[in-house]
Amino acid sequence: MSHVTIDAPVKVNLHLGIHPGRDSRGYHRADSVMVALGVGDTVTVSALPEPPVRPAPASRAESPAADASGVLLAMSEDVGVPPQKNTAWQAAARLRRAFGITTPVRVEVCKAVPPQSGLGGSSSDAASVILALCRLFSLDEKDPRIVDVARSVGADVPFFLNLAPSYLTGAGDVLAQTFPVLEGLPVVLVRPRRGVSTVAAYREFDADPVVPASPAPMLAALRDGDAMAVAAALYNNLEGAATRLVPEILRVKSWLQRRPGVVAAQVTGSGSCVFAICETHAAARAIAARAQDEEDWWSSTTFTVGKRAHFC
Ligand SMILES: C[C@](O)(CO)[C@H](O)COP(=O)(O)OP(=O)(O)OC[C@H]1O[C@@H](n2ccc(N)nc2=O)[C@H](O)[C@@H]1O
Ligand SMILES: Nc1ncnc2c1ncn2[C@@H]1O[C@H](COP(=O)(O)OP(=O)(O)OP(=O)(O)O)[C@@H](O)[C@H]1O
Repeated sequence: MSHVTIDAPVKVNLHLGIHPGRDSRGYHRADSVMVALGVGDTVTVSALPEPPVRPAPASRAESPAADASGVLLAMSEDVGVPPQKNTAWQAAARLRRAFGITTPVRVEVCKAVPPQSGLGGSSSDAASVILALCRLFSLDEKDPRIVDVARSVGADVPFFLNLAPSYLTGAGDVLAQTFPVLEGLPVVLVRPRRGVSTVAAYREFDADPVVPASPAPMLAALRDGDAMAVAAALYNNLEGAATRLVPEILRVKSWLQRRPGVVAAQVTGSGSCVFAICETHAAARAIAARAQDEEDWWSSTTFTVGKRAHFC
C-alpha cells in the first residue's frame, strides 16, 4: 500500500461545560460531549522514496521529497499558518518521531469546512493523518503512543480517533464514556462571515467566567438514545464569550430557532458556527439554502455519524 485516503469529519459539541481557571498547561477543565457529522475534509497520506544515504546527483534534486522533518504538506487552500503550525503536519511529524519511522511522507489535505468554526476541522485533519499513518505503516491503533501524540496536537484530536458520540473530561481530551450513535439525525450548520479564534474565546471566557451546568441530562439522553431529549439538553457555556467576540452568532442562532423544522439550535465549541437539529433532512436542506441565498452565510446540510468512511 503506497497511500491511504481517509475522511476527516467535523464534530459538534452537544454539551460543552468549561470550568473557570487554567491548569499548569494553560488549559481549562472541560466536560465535552461531542458527536461527529457526515461532512468534513479529506486527508491522503503517501509514502515517499527514502532519501539517499549519499547526496543526490543534481538530476534527482527535484524528485518529490520532504524536508528534514520527513513530512511534505500539501493543503488545498491556505489556512493562514506555516506548515510547522499546521495540525496535519504536526500529527505526521510527531507520529513519525514517536514510532521511529524513517520513511518520508506526503500529507495532502482537501479542505471542505471553514476554519474558526468550532467544528474541529484542524483537529479532525490531525486524527485522520494519524490513522492513515497507522494503516500505511501497520501500526497498532490501540498503542498508547497514538493517543499521546493526538493529545499533544490538540484537545479535540483524541475524540476524532474514535468518532463514537463521546463524553470527554480533563481538558476535553480524556475519553470518559462512549454512546451508541443516534445515526442519521438531520443537522444544518450555519456560520456567520467571521470566525472565532479558540485561543481568543478562552481568553474572553476568563474575563467573565461562567460556572458550567452538569452534563448529566445530556449523558442520560444519549444513554436512552432519545433524540428529542438530546435536542432539549443542548448546552454550551463558551457561547457567551464567542458571541461577545462575534455578535452575529446570536443573529444566526435566533434566525435558526425561528425556521420551521428546527428542533433546537446551539453554538458549537468556541464558534462561530451554529448547528440546528432538524425534524427532517428536507427541512435542513431548505434552511441551508436560505442561509446561503438570503444571508450569505456559509451553510451545510448533514447528519450525525458514528464511524468514518475509508477510501483507499
Ligand atoms: C472549544 C473546543 O473545540 C470544544 O470541543 C475545544 O475545547 C478546543 O479544542 P482544540 O481546538 O483542540 O484546542 P487546542 O488546540 O488544544 O487549544 C487551543 C487553545 O485553547 C485553549 N484551551 C483549549 C482547550 C481547553 N480545554 N482549555 C483551553 O484553555 C488554550 O488556550 C489552548 O492553547
Ligand atoms: N489543518 C488545518 N486546517 C485548518 N486550520 C488549521 C489547520 N492547522 C492549523 N490551523 C489553524 O487553526 C485555526 C483553527 O482551525 P479549525 O478549523 O480547527 O477551527 P475550529 O473549528 O474553530 O477548531 P476547534 O473546534 O477545535 O476550536 C485556523 O484558523 C488555522 O490558523
